[in-house]
Amino acid sequence: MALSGQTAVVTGAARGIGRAVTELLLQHGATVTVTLHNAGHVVEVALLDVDESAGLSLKASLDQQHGAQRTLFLLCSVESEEQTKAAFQKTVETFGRVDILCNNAGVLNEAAWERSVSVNLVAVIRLTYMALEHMNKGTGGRGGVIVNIASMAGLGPLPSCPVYTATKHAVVGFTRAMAAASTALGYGIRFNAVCPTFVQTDLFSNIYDRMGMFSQLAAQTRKFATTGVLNVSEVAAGLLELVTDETKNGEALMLTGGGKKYMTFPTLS
Ligand SMILES: NC(=O)C1=CN([C@@H]2O[C@H](COP(=O)(O)OP(=O)(O)OC[C@H]3O[C@@H](n4cnc5c(N)ncnc54)[C@H](O)[C@@H]3O)[C@@H](O)[C@H]2O)C=CC1
Ligand SMILES: CC/C=C\CC(=O)/C=C/C=C\C=C\C=C\[C@@H](O)[C@@H](O)C/C=C\CCC(=O)O
Repeated sequence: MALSGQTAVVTGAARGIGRAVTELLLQHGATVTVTLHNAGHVVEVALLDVDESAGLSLKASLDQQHGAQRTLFLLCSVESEEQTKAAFQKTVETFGRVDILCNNAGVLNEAAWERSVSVNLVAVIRLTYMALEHMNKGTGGRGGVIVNIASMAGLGPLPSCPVYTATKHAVVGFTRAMAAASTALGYGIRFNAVCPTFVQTDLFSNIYDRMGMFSQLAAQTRKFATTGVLNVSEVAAGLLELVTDETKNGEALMLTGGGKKYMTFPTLS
């Protein structure tokens, strides 16, 4: 799948993995937009995030690299159905298409576990279904690809973060089920998940304060983290592989310090 001319929606784009994904897609010619404002055929990049200062700072950086016409920051939360619906509507009104959705925004806080479920799972489902309205070949869309940033905790449990683990397992399951549904129903959309181990971001830096009643298990997680911490570019590269390789549908790509592994799952039927 050639990226040039494609339109991508990236959530949580202002920092961490989302920023790396946005930058890599732009470097590869996609029109990266979550909420955008566009004049004519000049491509503009809008970044959706709740962190206004980080978003504006990234916009300034991207302006330098790609020109001011290619970036736009919009303060918006994936937890808000109204705000995310408006984001998709603005994207389709302005560019007429959505080709790529990266559900990246995510949080970890076992004490505020309802928010983890809201951001990490409910929002992934909500944005996927919103994107379907615009991407589904069965309803006039062009098809495309949706990549969800899950986690290695979506493949195996982290006892220090049971709710986070649950949300990420759910994202892997949702992704694989949507991939099968898309094939069966002819959506023309591929669904894949990226499952990274620890990645050096703000989320990772704060995990030991976010374990709530499981904080006593922090040492175990810290020990596991010594097996290797990725940088954000390594995750973005994994996502790009899933976006551009049109043979990939229903994949869970695990990324660790030792490399990448396409996971296999038991066939239960
Ligand atoms: N950092 C790590 O060790 C790993 C992270 N992940 C996953 O990668 C994704 C990105 O995480 P990081 O880049 O590490 O986190 P981060 O905290 O560094 O960046 C997340 C971005 O999402 C934004 N965000 C948070 N809530 C939002 C909301 N409601 N609406 C819109 N934007 C929102 C934040 O403002 C921030 O810009 C998450 O889904 C996370 O679970 C997966 C494996 C490992
Ligand atoms: C505390 C969370 C910190 C940051 C966010 C995040 O998502 C980090 C996840 C990092 C690692 C999770 C590892 C979970 C590992 C175990 O449950 C094991 O079961 C290994 C899991 C899968 C191995 C699959 C395989 O090798 O075949």
